[in-house]
Amino acid sequence: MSGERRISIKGGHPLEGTVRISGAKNAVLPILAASLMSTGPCRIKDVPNLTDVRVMIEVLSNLGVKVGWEKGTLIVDAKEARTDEVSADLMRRMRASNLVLGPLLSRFHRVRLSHPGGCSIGSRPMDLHLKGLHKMGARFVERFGYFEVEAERLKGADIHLDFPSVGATENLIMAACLAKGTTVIRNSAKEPEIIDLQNFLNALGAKVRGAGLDVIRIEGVSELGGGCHHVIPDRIEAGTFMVAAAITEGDVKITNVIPEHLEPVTAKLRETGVIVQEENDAIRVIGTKERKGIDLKTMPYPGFPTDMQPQMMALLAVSEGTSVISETIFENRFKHVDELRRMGANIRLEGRVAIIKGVDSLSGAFVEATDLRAGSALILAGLCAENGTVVEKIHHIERGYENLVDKLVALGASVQLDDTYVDDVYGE
Ligand SMILES: CC(=O)N[C@H]1[C@@H](OP(=O)(O)OP(=O)(O)OC[C@H]2O[C@@H](n3ccc(=O)[nH]c3=O)[C@H](O)[C@@H]2O)O[C@H](CO)[C@@H](O)[C@@H]1O
Ligand SMILES: C=C(OP(=O)(O)O)C(=O)O
Repeated sequence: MSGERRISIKGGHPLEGTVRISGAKNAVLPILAASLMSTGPCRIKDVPNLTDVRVMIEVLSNLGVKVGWEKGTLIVDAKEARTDEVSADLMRRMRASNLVLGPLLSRFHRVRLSHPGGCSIGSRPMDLHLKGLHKMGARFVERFGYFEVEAERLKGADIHLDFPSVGATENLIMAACLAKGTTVIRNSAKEPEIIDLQNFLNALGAKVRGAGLDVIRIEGVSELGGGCHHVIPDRIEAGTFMVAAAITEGDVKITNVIPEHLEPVTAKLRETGVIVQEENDAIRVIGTKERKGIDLKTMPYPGFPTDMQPQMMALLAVSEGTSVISETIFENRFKHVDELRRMGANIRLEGRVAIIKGVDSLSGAFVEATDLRAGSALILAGLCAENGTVVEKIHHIERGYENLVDKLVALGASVQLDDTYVDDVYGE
């Protein structure tokens, strides 16, 4: 057994109470990368304390950026930033490290980066990022696992993305901010985190319009200064707690959310029979015993998010009837299936489609978090399983959930973050 901490869960406690959602990982990571382009201090509020955020802070620090905390606000000052090779080790630690490409190229005109790492949910190439930058005048070579990208001042271009990639849209928006002239990105990703990036950049003096729509226009400016920004709530963390309430047949009020961002999840939960009540900045989820299976397909926003697919699968595994999940975004995002099967789920895979036959109950087991959302799905399964579950390799979960165990415990779950509880669970 590895020396890594584990999460132990004793299932069967309906979750009740209120939980506050943290700032969004997928919003704060591009925002931190974007801060590399500013020459004044940026004050960023509601930054979650996650491994990925700490890695991004380390990347920035290694590039000469001063980063510090002041009463819960992150202060980032990139005045003295320099372009340098980001260590291959840091690049490997998360996928979002690739988001420094656009900002570094835009400000310093050259970058050398190794391939980014991250969860193994698909091959995740960067061709769309590089193709767009090439249209803006960048030259690149890829050798020995490194990208070397160069440009004099980038120039505005009309770019049509073959697929609305979140990361490519973000990298190209950032690259275009300091480019000469206007850049138009067509078939851009419409995720709420892209709107948050636009708002942050505009607070620094950028001229970005259209985020959240298919076409984004960026008028290049010569410099970005400092500014203040409050990060949007994490819709995937919120969705995970919505499923936690549903799967335990509990009653949970989830605060600090933008209900509109959760519409695709809310719609699917309601289809299963779960009660979802929306307020201005909160959502209440009331679970029901009679839940039925449904079909869903992951799609770019505003479709059902791939980052909620594993959690939803855990719920459907214990919902009556047959459900079908099609994963259209990542070609290898079904690694949780084997682990859910170990807990008694009846799931069959046919390529990118999972066919789930609902069972009456799951039973606890030793399972492994194979990636971030696979890990949260296993915790959800453990919350309703008949006995003790132990989730290993939780470093994946710590990439994307702030204080998950504490938040679950506050809602009445029997969850613990160490080794000793494992014996208690199985010693009974
Ligand atoms: C930090 C962050 O925000 N991560 C999110 C972001 O990841 P990320 O930005 O990596 O996701 P993309 O939208 O870029 O990827 C979606 C699909 O496009 C493919 N692709 C992407 C770029 C490219 O150049 N070529 C290419 O083929 C990918 O392999 C994948 O199959 O959006 C994903 C899709 O909503 C989410 O699951 C991730 O949580
Ligand atoms: C896949 C995810 O993140 P990343 O793109 O950072 O790997 C995720 O948040 O579920």
